[in-house]
Amino acid sequence: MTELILSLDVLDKTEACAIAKSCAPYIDAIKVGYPLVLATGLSIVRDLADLGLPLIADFKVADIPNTNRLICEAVFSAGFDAVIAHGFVGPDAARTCVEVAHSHGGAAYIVAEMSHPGATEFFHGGVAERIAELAVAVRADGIIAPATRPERIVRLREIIGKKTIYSPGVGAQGGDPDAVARLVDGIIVGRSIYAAEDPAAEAERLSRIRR
Ligand SMILES: O=C1C[C@H](C(=O)O)N([C@@H]2O[C@H](COP(=O)(O)O)[C@@H](O)[C@H]2O)C(=O)N1
Repeated sequence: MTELILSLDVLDKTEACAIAKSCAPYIDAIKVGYPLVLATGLSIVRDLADLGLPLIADFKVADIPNTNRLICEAVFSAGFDAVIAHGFVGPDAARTCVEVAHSHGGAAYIVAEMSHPGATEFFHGGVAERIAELAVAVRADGIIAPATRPERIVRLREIIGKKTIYSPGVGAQGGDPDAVARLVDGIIVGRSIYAAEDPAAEAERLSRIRR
């Protein structure tokens, strides 16, 4: 079954918790990134933990190995279950995120190709494929791949095999959940849910698309 991951890029703590609670019956995980954490602090993890859903820290970790280690230790100590890191920083730095995640019983996902238009500038020409190969080499749990380019998901799947693919870009960025759901292990959806008139109804509708 394709997971539905709510990207909770909401800046108000009360609103974020209310949306997460209302959507909880229909989603499989919550992705928390800099917008919410910078607005509320890491304590938001405790507020969301009550929902009993996996929490993914989308901090696009991309520093030297030691700094990556420090960041990921803080992520998992705060109560997150997974982290999203960049792979362009090289195998030593990316491997650090994976090792810390696994030492906490968590998961690490590597951004292989991003979903926005400008991503083609640097992720194409074999770069995303190299990052996907790196993700396999460092034993990451999976990759992030663009719902806006299903053909790229197909190509990256050839490299990572059965590892997890989580795919953002559905809805607001133009990605079609129907076209992508059968290619990936989870779709990441933000504005189409949290900015909807009725977020829970949109989450419920999207949850029925899953394969
Ligand atoms: O390539 C990527 C990487 C990154 C990610 O998921 O790691 N995201 C994130 O996924 C969410 C999509 O939100 P919305 O567009 O549904 O409102 C946002 O939090 C983005 O930062 C992408 O959108 N594309």
